Amino acid sequence: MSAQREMKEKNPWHTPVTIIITVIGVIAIVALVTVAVVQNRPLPQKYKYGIVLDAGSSHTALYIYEWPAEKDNNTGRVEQKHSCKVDGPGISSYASAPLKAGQSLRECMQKAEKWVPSKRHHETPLYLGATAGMRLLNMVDSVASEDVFQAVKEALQKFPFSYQGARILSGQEEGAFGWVTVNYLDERLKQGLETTGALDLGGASTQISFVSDNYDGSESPNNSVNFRLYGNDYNLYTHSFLCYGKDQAHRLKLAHQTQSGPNAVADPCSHPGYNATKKYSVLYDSPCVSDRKPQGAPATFHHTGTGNLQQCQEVVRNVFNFTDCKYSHCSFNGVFQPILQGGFGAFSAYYFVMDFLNLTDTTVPLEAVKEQLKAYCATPWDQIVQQHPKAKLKYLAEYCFSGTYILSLLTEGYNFTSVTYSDIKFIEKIKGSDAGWTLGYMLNLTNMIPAEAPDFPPLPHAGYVSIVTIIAVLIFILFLFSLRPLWPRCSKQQQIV
Ligand SMILES: O=c1ccn([C@@H]2O[C@H](COP(=O)(O)OP(=O)(O)O)[C@@H](O)[C@H]2O)c(=O)[nH]1
Repeated sequence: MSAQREMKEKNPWHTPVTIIITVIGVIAIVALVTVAVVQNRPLPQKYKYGIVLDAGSSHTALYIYEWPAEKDNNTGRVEQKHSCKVDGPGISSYASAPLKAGQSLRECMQKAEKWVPSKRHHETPLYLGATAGMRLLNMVDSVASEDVFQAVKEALQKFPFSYQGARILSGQEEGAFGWVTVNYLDERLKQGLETTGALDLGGASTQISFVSDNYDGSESPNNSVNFRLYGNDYNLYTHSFLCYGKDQAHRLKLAHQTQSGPNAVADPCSHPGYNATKKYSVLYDSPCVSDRKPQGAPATFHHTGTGNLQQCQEVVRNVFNFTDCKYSHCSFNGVFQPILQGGFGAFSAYYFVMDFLNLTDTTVPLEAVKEQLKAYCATPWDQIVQQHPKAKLKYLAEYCFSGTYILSLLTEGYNFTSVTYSDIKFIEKIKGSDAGWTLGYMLNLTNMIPAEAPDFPPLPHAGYVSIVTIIAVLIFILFLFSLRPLWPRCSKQQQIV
């Protein structure tokens, strides 16, 4: 007993001061870690929204984007949350009944009202951008184009969102914002990586946009767009070919085939057995072809198919002009194009068509792709209809042409070779968001891509908690060491002895 008491007296750990200091130290550390874990817990995520309507030549689509509300400088990732395809044709088709253009948007707008939380409605920007269909209507009838916009504006303003305007995008904007979208979604801009080119095929126009070391904007400055994004400067080459979307290109091709106003056209780009009667007035009702209307042609012509890829390629080639080029390099129609560089994302109708034809895999050699297309074009029309009972006949009748046109545009128009063809990726979406100009347009108008790289992001919650815990444990160990002079000098055994 006395030996035990002696040991207790000699052991400084048992003095009241050290016990109190140790207890306070432990409480302090527990409090510090508790504050780190509890107080710094991320708040439940709140989101902001933006709505963009893409008023294309063939249809209108509505996209809803969402991003975290509390990120400083709007640097949070913007994602597409919902999309809605408007029933009916593009707004340019309502030139003679503009009110219907506005009415056509109602259903998708009502859905948008449900998708966006009501307390966010008033602060949600709403944009409508129209592309080549309205560009063409504006060229032939600017009053009708204004009337359509007026009707659309009135319809959109009835909804509780923050309406930011409806306008026609220039071809250059359409190309450049498509490029921004693709590179934003791939996170190439934020990370300063080499960018991907953008190939967009619509119904009435087509765009090509890419960054090339050979292009600084001095040759053909009209094709140059400069961006400063996340601290990097980009000199983008972009060109939009009006009338070279797949629907207008189809008209260009038919206009070429009906130059002398025959009453029958045997078309190698249509399937054998295909047979339709078409009106000359409808075919030539577009500024892309109206000046070529043959004189004294009958009212209608019979459009039949022969399904021959090689001949189809020859007919398609006629829609391009490869003769004039006053620049160092051209694509077609005398338009400057620098040397192709890097990977390309091909979206919109590029994807719809190549996906339908099962030709999205660009690692398949170009020659094999053509063989597959050749067999498809040669398939009799009734067989095609039977194999695709759900497909729209209008689309179905044109996939042979569309596939041939896409290959011709890419290889003969833009100069992709059988080697560089594999640099193209046919894409519909990137990480859940549709590839297209709409996201880039909204990011630009809401200043959501900063010109300079944002400051180093603060630590995530888990990182913060771990660091505080490590520091607390280290302080505790230091504290124990600081009490070293009070540590017992001898081992227990020695003390007993
Ligand atoms: O499932 C589909 C949906 C659309 N399209 C075509 O894709 C093009 C899209 O054109 P849009 O109206 O969007 O574009 P714009 O001409 O305004 O650029 C049109 O030729 C449509 O016919 C298609 O081939 N398959």
